[in-house]
Amino acid sequence: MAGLKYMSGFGNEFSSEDPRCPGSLPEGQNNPQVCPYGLYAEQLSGSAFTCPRSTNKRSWLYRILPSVKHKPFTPMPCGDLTENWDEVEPDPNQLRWLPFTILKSTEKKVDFVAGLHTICGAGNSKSRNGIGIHVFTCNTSMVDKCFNNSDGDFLIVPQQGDILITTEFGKMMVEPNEICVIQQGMRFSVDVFGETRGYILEVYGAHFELPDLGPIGANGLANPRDFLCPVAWFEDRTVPSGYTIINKYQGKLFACQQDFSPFNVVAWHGNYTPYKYNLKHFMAVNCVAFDHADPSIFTVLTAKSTKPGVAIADFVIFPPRWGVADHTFRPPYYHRNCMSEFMGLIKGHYEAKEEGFQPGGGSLHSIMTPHGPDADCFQKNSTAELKPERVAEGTMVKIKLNRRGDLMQPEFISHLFMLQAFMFESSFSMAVTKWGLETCQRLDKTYYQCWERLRSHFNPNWKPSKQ
Ligand SMILES: O=C(O)Cc1cc(O)ccc1O
Ligand SMILES: [Fe+2]
Repeated sequence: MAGLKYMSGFGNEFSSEDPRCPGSLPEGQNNPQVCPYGLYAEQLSGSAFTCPRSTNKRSWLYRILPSVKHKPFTPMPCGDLTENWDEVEPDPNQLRWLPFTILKSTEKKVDFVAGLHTICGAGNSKSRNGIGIHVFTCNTSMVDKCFNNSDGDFLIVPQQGDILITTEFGKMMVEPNEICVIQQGMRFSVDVFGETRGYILEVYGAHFELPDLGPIGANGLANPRDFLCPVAWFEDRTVPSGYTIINKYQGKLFACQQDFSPFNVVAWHGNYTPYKYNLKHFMAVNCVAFDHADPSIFTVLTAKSTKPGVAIADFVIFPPRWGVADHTFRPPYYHRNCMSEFMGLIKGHYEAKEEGFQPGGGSLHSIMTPHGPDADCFQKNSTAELKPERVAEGTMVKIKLNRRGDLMQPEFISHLFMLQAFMFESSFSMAVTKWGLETCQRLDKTYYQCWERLRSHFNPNWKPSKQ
């Protein structure tokens, strides 16, 4: 849907009116005795009323009918969505998944909610501390159905197929290489345009923030103005056959019926909104001297824990960039981390593993699980000539055949072809679900073999070279 409008800024105090109803936003107060156009006022709180101003989040919605008018919620099947972290025995191995399967709509119609599968997670939505990592694979739009997560925020990373998200705040089109955040309690419905897949990082009890920049200065990484929030859009639609509200509550799904569309917010104001961000705007800062910098330099958004500097979860990308480090093994180093690292791939390949890690797949390196470049990557980069090189980016070339049908020298077009790997990094020790380990049947049992060919280069007679 071309032509959608957005407002720019991260966490701003926005206000928006559907242009069909000028003056629908009350002036000078939140709760007039009678709201313009006969609307109902409803507050959506994203923080405790008493939070300090810097973290206080709420929005005021002016709607045709309030959310409270609905039939009672009843439990519904959760499919492969779970918050049960004890389904299978713990597994400290390096785990890698082949691209998660997307069913064809001719096999089975699956919408965004039915297509949610939990891979791993930890913590507890009841005590408001933890995370879940899910994939969504779907082929059908949600019709007269919306979803809201009472447990936490969803950071959604589309990998294949655009998603059109209708929210109480307006509409957002989110394409692969963009991400969006739908915060706790916000109702939304997802339209898709074919076979669609993506990843979701869910955090309970914290909201995403831009990381502090410290010595980087006032600008850089994800800049606030590149975050886009929707503008008010409403439909005044009665649905006699019933509109279904699906509520994820304490890790389980519940559904209720009402006879009108919940996207009936004519005007709203506040700083608690959904938003999206295009990863191409990420202003990467990296090493221009020597050594491999830690990946925290590529943090797009962070959900902080109460321990200073420790995140419940960070969303980190490995953006297209120049690699210029001198006398350095440039790819990621071998390491064991006190954090968990879940990785996904939107497009292309990842520098530490040119093969095996595929778009739409994933990997999990749990707390203290050793990992790093595969044997091919180590070999190649230990001997590579260290000239400036584009990293994590494909080059677009035009392929031409001569009259005999032979391939001619490819013609360079541009560096525009974006490749993108990302990481959800968490201080939680995550459990993998039964779906992740067994049911999905996408676990690559051969993953450990990518390090089998690493051999010793130890030379006990090695002498420092004389300069
Ligand atoms: O394991 C990974 O591939 C992610 C990662 C990348 C990097 O550049 C440094 C550390 C790290 O964990
Ligand atoms: Fe790592």
